[in-house]
Amino acid sequence: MPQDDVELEITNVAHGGVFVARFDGRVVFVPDTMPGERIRARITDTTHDRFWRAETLSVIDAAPERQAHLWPAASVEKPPSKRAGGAEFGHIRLDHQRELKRRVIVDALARMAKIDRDVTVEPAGAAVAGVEPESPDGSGWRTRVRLQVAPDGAFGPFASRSHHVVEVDDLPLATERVAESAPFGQRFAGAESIDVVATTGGSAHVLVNDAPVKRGRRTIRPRHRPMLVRERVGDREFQLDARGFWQVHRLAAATLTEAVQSAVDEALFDPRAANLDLYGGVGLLAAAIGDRFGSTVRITSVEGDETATDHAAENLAEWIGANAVTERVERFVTGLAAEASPAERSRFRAATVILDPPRSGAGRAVVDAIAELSPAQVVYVACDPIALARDLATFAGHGYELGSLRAFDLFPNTHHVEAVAMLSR
Ligand SMILES: C[S@@+](CC[C@H](N)C(=O)[O-])C[C@H]1O[C@@H](n2cnc3c(N)ncnc32)[C@H](O)[C@@H]1O
Repeated sequence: MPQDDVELEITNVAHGGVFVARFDGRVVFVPDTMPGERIRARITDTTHDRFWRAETLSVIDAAPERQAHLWPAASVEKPPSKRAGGAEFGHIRLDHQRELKRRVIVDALARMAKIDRDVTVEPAGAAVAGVEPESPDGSGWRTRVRLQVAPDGAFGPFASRSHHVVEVDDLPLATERVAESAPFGQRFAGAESIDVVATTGGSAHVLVNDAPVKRGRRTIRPRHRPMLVRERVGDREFQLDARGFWQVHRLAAATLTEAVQSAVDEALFDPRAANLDLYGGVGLLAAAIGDRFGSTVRITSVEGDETATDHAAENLAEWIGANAVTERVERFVTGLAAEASPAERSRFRAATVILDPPRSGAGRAVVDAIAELSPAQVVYVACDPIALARDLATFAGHGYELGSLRAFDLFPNTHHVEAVAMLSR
């Protein structure tokens, strides 16, 4: 039964931008607070046996690491249903956000993969030469923002855990060019969302995403005309569709390029092996491997989105041994594991596999098939520590051990964190 006003002591951080309290013998997950605080809260969800959910109404005793929210639209001073989502750590000092993200990774590895390993959460770009460093408060980094459109055409982020659009008039996490290109005050009736994109190549775009249309029992997603944009990473340029996937933080592509290049163990790398870049997007990480190991590198980038693969083929054109394949990764790797010839199998045994799945992780079927191909090393780029820990446990069952592990704060003022793990047999 929901309870309107309870006092909670916050004892820990959990995954997903929520914190842990206990009430009535149960774990309660609650956002907008942090460990060490006492808060007034409303229990909002009692449908699960093992945990309940609550929302913070006000802070009774603040932790020393609390700061005024970086984005007033998301502050705890607003009613919970009117707090802008997408900046759920913005009330925590940046150094302490990174400490909490470290704890989430360490805890996930220990609990789910029985791996006892500490890690430092590095600021984006810290190991990249010649870039403008991360801002001291973790603002101004988003090169792409999706804003939801309300029935009256107003736009903004959803409030957290809801589909209520919170109209905003600023975007402090966005880069200056995204923030100044956002069409505040305009209405987009009939649209589902808008994307504001400002590339490192210099162009800024507002893309209107039409709402899907219902035809009987079918939902038809509108097709949007492709729009080519360019992103720069160091001296290299990548082409992609403006709506397609690109790392969001202005320093993320360079950070992950450096991280993947240094995670690969040179002694285990064979340029002539059947190297793979799985979930390859427009070829960013295949290019990172190509740039580190030179013009003779063989690598196949596998990606489910055909438009992205077309761009990947262009972006990787200078490496004769590089190619881009449009296929779902699970189909691609299970097909190989089932059908590869003995000669192909020996090229996979010598291979390096880069694995950069979406939030849900690679999953058992993909990990089993990769392990069946038995590559010399796997570099796993993870945007979800829980999925990473689960997949590392599956890899461990096949005899793959964790080598280097680094973590990066590519999403400051949110709960998200990126990790790069190297595994070998
Ligand atoms: C986290 S992004 C990484 C992209 C690229 N490695 C980069 O850093 O730019 C994941 C990519 O996987 C693609 N993807 C998601 N699920 C997939 C699947 N089951 N099979 C193939 N590609 C998939 C998405 O379209 C997206 O481009």
